[in-house]
Amino acid sequence: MAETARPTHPLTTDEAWAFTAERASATTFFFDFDGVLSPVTEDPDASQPVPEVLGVLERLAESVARVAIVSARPVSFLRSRFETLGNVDLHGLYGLEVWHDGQVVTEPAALDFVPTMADLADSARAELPAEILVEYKRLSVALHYRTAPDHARTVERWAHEQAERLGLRIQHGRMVVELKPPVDQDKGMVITEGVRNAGCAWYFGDDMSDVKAFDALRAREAVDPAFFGMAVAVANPETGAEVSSAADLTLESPQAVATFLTEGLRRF
Ligand SMILES: O=P(O)(O)OC[C@H]1O[C@H](O[C@H]2O[C@H](CO)[C@@H](O)[C@H](O)[C@H]2O)[C@H](O)[C@@H](O)[C@@H]1O
Repeated sequence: MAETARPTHPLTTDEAWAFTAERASATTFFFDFDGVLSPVTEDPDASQPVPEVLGVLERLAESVARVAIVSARPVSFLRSRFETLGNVDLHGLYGLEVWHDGQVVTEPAALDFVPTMADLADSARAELPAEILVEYKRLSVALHYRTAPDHARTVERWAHEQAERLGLRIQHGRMVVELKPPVDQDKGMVITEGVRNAGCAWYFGDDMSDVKAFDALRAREAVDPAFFGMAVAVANPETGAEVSSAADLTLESPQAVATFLTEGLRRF
């Protein structure tokens, strides 16, 4: 069968699926977790993938070269949600951790910061308003103000002071400010590495940190005209148009992601 000519952006969903199905054996699908595979919850510990997601990812992984989740969550958390999926790769903490050969492999430069982060989480609990949820993630600390949006500026100010004091980096997200080690690693770098030998890749994201992943697909297209990258945003009221405007396509919700993939899989 003759190959479909490479579509240019923007393209229809039908064209994108047809193009992908032709290159299934050279295609990778990347997914962010929160807000993409799981609906947002007030308590980060309570979030779960939408029920259809596990089956859809399993079938997708059987149909394409590779499926990976690239999240700001630790690998241990991702494992707790996806442990039945042996054929899905897990990158945690923006790529500082990866699940490889049955164990968590951590970026060595970040390990020095484990005690700093533990102390930082203790300080956050002691110094920030009680409504602020402090999520200690071993190599980073996330300060959540979803249930106390009036404290957003207090949290921002405190986080910036700590970042300056301890030489850490700040990552903004949906009703959250995160403090990370000063190690060059982000979702864009994970995707840049992940698409090095791919002919086609899709990335699904909803947050500011995901725009770097979209950019990595664009960068790969710029140097390799045979590569096809598809950036899919999942709509939300908090990042406004910033993520959607960087994407080729916007879906309404994590549930819509599962439905979209189920329909797309009929092409394979
Ligand atoms: O890269 P991701 O997998 O999208 O992780 C980004 C952040 O997700 C989590 O926070 C977000 O989801 C929570 C649960 O729905 C929600 O309560 C919070 O307001 C959101 O920001 C996670 O807790 C963070 O550590 C991640 O940085």
